[in-house]
This record gives sequence, structure tokens and C-alpha cells, in this order.
Amino acid sequence: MKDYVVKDIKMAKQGAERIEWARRHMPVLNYIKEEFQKTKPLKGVNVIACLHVTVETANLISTLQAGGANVALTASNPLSTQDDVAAALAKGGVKVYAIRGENEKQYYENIESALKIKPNVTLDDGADVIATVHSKHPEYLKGIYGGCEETTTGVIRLRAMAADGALKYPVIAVNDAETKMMFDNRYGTGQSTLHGIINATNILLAGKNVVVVGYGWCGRGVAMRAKGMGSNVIVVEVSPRKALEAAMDGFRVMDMKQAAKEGDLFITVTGDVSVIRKEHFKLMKDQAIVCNSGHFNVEIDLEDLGKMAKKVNEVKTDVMEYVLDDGRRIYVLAEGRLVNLACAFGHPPEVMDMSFANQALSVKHIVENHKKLKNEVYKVPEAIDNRVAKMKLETMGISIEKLTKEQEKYLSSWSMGT
Ligand SMILES: NC(=O)c1ccc[n+]([C@@H]2O[C@H](COP(=O)([O-])OP(=O)(O)OC[C@H]3O[C@@H](n4cnc5c(N)ncnc54)[C@H](O)[C@@H]3O)[C@@H](O)[C@H]2O)c1
Ligand SMILES: N[C@@H](CCSC[C@H]1O[C@@H](n2cnc3c(=O)[nH]cnc32)[C@H](O)[C@@H]1O)C(=O)O
Repeated sequence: MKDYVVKDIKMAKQGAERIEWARRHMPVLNYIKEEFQKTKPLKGVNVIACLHVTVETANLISTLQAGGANVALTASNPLSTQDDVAAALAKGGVKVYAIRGENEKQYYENIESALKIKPNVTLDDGADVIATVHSKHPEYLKGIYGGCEETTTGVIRLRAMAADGALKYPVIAVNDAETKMMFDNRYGTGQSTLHGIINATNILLAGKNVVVVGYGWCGRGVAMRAKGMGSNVIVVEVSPRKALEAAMDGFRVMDMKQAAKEGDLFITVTGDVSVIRKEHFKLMKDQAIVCNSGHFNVEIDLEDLGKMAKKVNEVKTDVMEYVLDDGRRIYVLAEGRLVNLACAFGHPPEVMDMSFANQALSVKHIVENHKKLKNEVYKVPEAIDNRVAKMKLETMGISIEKLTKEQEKYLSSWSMGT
């Protein structure tokens, strides 16, 4: 087993400085790390983590190590790896297999290398390790106590596996903790998606027609922040309730065909496939910009666009120009992969603080309870979710109201009316 596969180990110093800066903005995770250092709840536990290799993830890894775990890290997206972070982790002795820009073959080879740690716990962001273990490496199943899943789409994949009876070990849906999705998916994606778009293009958002496709947790965040930058936000949805919510939040809501004609910038955040495709590209304005902050590289149908284009040019880093037969130009950012991680730094540490506090405490929960767990997708225990919220409030210096005895009684009784 190679100890690491990184771009350039000499980048370690810069990576270490950036990891330390993020650490200072992750107080909840730091607290858990101190606790883990004393109690060693993960002593001797082998963990494979398939997560975006960023400064925040580096702090999760060191928290797990403080608890006594041995960790191997591989990327959850071929374009999201921060090579300086990978170098710093490798220098610090973590088994890291990740290089920004790796192709699909290398991506899966890296997962295979990391699996050689013989995991007891798997951490996924999009379910690629779980899928690889189940489809290609069942020999690892007997050693695995359980897994954690970081994101909405991964949880959907795993629930489908569980419903088919195909899931062979318990998984905790970290994404579904309130202290994860309400903050990471909404405020994290809202801010970092615009950061990625601005980094790649430096366009002015004020006055632009910005089409947000999908009005779930991520879409709400993106729409809210684009509105704050002065864009005219249009929302496209398939769910009647979410569409209604977007309309009452003050956004124009329409179908994709209509939006295709009006948009200057398109951002997909649905977790779905081919939400922007041939019939929509046909209607877009010259110089429309299209990007994705949802799921892998499947939300924008680049195969359709490639077939429609007479020329494809890389006009600048992370910006591909598709020149269509009629001369219109459509720009695609980051090959249709997550624009916030490929063109910027991903989520800010303050939100990953809560997401990764849930991860760390969920790993501990799996190690302590795996004998009682079934091969199902579990919610993060409410006690963990509440604890993360309380700790975050404390670190923000916010105190909240407590119910009085009288209020507790009133709220739990049906006999007291007006
Ligand atoms: N970029 C990031 O860092 C980041 C962060 C968190 C989640 N994600 C990913 O973003 C995606 C969305 O996550 P979420 O938590 O907002 O999910 P969600 O389920 O809350 O929202 C998705 C929304 O998309 C809508 N939708 C589905 N198909 C559609 C279509 N064809 N057209 C229009 N709307 C459609 C759904 O009705 C739903 O309202 C997932 O793939 C998730 O894994 C990315
Ligand atoms: N792996 C898939 C699935 C979407 S990633 C979405 C997840 O990335 C996580 N994420 C976003 N920013 C960061 C970051 O900076 N560091 C680590 N994880 C991040 C976030 O918690 C979210 O649930 C893909 O690459 O397309």
C-alpha cells in the first residue's frame, strides 16, 4: 500500500498554514477533538474517508486521529482536491490519495488504494466508497461496522439500496441532521457557489437574470445570496410546494423552457440528471453561463451540448466555450462539476464545523453501537444534533431562553384551553 498519492509534497507548508486558519474557525470540532484526545473512543479503528480534500476535511481527519483512528483519505470529486492540503496531510502521516484534476480511472484507483486500510468505518460524500465496496470489494464487508454519508444525493442512493435489501451495513445520514443541512446546504452552498462563479468569471451579478434550478436547501441559499447581490432571480422547480415557497419568497418561478430564454447565468442544485439539456440550450441567449453546484457532473447534459457545438474552446481556467452552429456561445464552468469546490474553496469552515462535528460524533456512535444497528439508513441521533447546536451557540456567545416549569406543563397538556 503506497503511503500517499499527492501532486507535490513540497506544497505541504502552505497547506498546513491554511488548515490552521480553518481550525481557528471550527470551535465545535476543536472541542470534540480535545474530548477525543482524552477518551480515545476510536482507538485502533480504521476509517476510510472519501470527502472533498479541503482544509475543513483536514481538521476532521485530525479529530478522528485524536480519537485513536487510523485514517485513509481519498477525494469525493476529481476537481475539488486542494493539492496543498493533500500534501500537508501526507507529510503529517495520513494516507492520502488525491490529486486535483485526476481522471475517472485514477479517481477509482485512489478509492481502491484507500480501501487497503481495511476499514471498520466508511465516510462518504456521494456514496462512492459504499458503492465500490458493495459492487467490487465484498471482502471488506465483514470488517465494516458502519458508514456515514455527508450529502443529500448520497443519502438518496443509500435509501434506495436499503429499500432493495442491498445495503450490507448500517449507515448514518449525516446530511439529514438539522445542524448540517440547514446551515451547510443553505448558507454554505449559497455563499461558496457565488464565490466559485465570481472567481471563475468575475462577472457582475447585479442586474443579471440568475436562474436557480432546484429550490431545496441548496437552492434556497443560492437564490437568497444572488438576490442579495442584486440579481433578478428566477427559480425552476418540479415540486409544487417548493415552487410555491419560491414564489412567496419573492422570486419569479417558471418552467425550464421559459427560464432558458431569460437567463444570463444558470445554477443547477437539484441532485437530478439532465435538468438543463438540448431543448434548453437551443433557447439560450448568446454568452449564457451555465454551472452546477448540485450533484457530480450530471445535472447539465454536456453530451448534448458537445454534440450541438461546432467548436469547444477553453477560454480561461475552468471556463469552456461551446460555439453553436448559429454562432451563439454558451459557457460552462468547471466541466459541470461542483462550481463552489472546483472554482473556489468550498464551504466556509464555520459551517463545516457543524457538518464535521456531526461526522465525528456519528463515527463514535457507530463504533460504540454497531452491534445493535441494522443494515439501514439511520438519522443522526437527536442527542448529537442538539449537542452540536448547543455547542455552536455557546461558541458564538449566544444564550437562549429556557422553558419555565409552567410553560413545560402547558406545552405538554391538552386540558388547558382559553
Ligand atoms: N455544492 C455543495 O457543496 C453542496 C452542498 C450540499 C449539497 N449538495 C448537493 O446539492 C444537491 C441538492 O441538495 P439539497 O440538499 O438542496 O436537496 P433538496 O432535496 O433539498 O433539493 C433539491 C430540489 O431540487 C428539485 N428538483 C429535482 N429535480 C428537478 C428538476 N428536474 N428541475 C427543477 N428542480 C428539480 C427538488 O424538487 C428539490 O426541491 C444534492 O445533489 C446534494 O448532494 C451540494
Ligand atoms: N461528491 C459529490 C456530491 C456533492 S458534494 C456536496 C457536499 O460537499 C460538502 N462540502 C462542501 N464544501 C466543502 C468543503 O469545503 N470541505 C469539505 N466538504 C465540503 C458539503 O457538506 C456537501 O454536503 C460531488 O462531488 O458532486
